[in-house]
Amino acid sequence: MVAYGAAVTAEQIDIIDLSCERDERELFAGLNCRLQAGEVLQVAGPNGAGKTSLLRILAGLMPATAGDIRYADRSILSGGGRDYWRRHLLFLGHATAIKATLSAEENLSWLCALDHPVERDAIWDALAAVGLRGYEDVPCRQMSAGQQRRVALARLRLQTAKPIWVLDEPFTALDQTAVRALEQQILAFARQGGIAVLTTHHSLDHLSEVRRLELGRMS
Ligand SMILES: Nc1ncnc2c1ncn2[C@@H]1O[C@H](COP(=O)(O)OP(=O)(O)OP(=O)(O)O)[C@@H](O)[C@H]1O
Repeated sequence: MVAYGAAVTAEQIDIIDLSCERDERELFAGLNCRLQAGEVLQVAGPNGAGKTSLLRILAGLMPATAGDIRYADRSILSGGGRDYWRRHLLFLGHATAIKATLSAEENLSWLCALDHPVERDAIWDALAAVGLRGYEDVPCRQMSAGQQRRVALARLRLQTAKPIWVLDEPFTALDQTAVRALEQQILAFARQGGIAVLTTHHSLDHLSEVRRLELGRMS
């Protein structure tokens, strides 16, 4: 079995009375949720419900209007708790962050180096694992949307010291085989002590291990 962060077990995440407004419109309020090692949470809800906003707050890219998020009992919204959280967090946004002019290998090299440099061999192995053997040197602009998504997802196999995954629409553009593989990868990651929080419009109802957090309906 491939190890996904087995060296570091996730600590407890507490979302406490969290509220979010954008353009003076309330997206959610009084949100509470506790997550522990081994859990996968799907943030669900219709378009515009605030799923991406919640993930961006978790990733430190957007402020909350009120409330707190605690990791290992320290607020991740400021101070040392924030730095500690960031060392444990791998965030993959809805946009892949892939640079079109760079090759698959170059993209992964610089994306990972923002955190910890990784060896070329490890990158090639990760690309092979996502079905991109032979594409290492191909500029990403010459790849399909699904192949570019696979390049981005290869980070899940490279940044293995991160026990928290926050994934915004990770299944976008993937074919059925890749969807099933990613589902199993996420479950394996959780079983090895990780916590995954993700959004997707793809149904995960067949995975009994996945918890659901439903955000409100648009009025
Ligand atoms: N860049 C932005 N600037 C201002 N308001 C925004 C911005 N992006 C989103 N919003 C507002 O925040 C609301 C929630 O957006 P968000 O992307 O969090 O929803 P979502 O649940 O992820 O939707 P979807 O299912 O369509 O991805 C939107 O309805 C919109 O009003």
